[in-house]
Amino acid sequence: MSELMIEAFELSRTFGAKEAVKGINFSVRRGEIFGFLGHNGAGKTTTIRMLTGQIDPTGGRAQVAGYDVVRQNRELKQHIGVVFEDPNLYERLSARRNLEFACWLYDVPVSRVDEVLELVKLRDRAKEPLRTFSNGMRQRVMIARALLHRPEVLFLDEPSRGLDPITARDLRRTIARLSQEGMTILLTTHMMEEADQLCHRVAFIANGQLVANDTPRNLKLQHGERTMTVTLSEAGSLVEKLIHMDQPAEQAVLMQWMAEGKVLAVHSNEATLEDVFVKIAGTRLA
Ligand SMILES: Nc1ncnc2c1ncn2[C@@H]1O[C@H](COP(=O)(O)OP(=O)(O)OP(=O)(O)O)[C@@H](O)[C@H]1O
Repeated sequence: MSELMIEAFELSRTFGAKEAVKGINFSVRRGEIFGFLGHNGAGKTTTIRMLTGQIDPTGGRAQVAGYDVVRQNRELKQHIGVVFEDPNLYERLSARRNLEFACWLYDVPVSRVDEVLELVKLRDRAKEPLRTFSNGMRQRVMIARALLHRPEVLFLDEPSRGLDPITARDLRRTIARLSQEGMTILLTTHMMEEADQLCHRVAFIANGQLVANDTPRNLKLQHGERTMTVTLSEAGSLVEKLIHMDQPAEQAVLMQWMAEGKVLAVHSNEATLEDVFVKIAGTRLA
């Protein structure tokens, strides 16, 4: 069995009377990209803050890279990298200087800077001041900084927030490459397509509870409705109809159209992760 790098057991957190996370259980294997999806206020950030040792759980427990997030908080922080919203970068300094500064701060040899710049493919722009960088490049500098101390698990909160599609795709490639090299990655995203393309497994969180946890493919197979778009010839014009294949009455209608020779084309539609989320969580993500 492969090694579990994140394990949560009945992990819970309350803020006063508010139960933000209500006893969640999940695990992530080494090298996996695990996506956390949910509405605003569902409990994603609270979960990540517990897993990264920033706040203590009020119930249950969790281990990351083998360290208990409460009892071994110091060791935990040496083995994880965290990329959160606040960039905390120096605009007037180059990418290289920003990273060197972080090396001094965290007592990491400066020789590591070239390695992380290579990991995020920024070596050729490393001497330029950060203020000339796009949001995507800045995001890569933040990832590079989080990798300086060779963490085994990387946490990314909404990595594609505010990025245009091309830049977001480049960033996904960076994340996928890190995973291929053995990095375990837990990320949150609002973008269903991103989760579908990038994540080996996704968990849906709603009202502080995990309501699904599986590969995007399995989720689509289990929960996604199979539909067909049928093109018919009716009274001399072309009409498109949607048929839900798990509804016997709709199947019968399709058979009838076929028997009548009305069907010109049938196109099978794949369920999307968004469809699955709507079915399980009730509403669409923003
Ligand atoms: N420090 C806090 N004090 C009080 N309530 C909090 C605190 N932090 C989070 N909450 C509440 O806990 C719930 C879960 O919040 P959390 O930030 O984990 O959600 P989220 O899924 O990360 O949402 P978003 O996508 O908006 O970041 C929300 O109802 C939030 O208001």
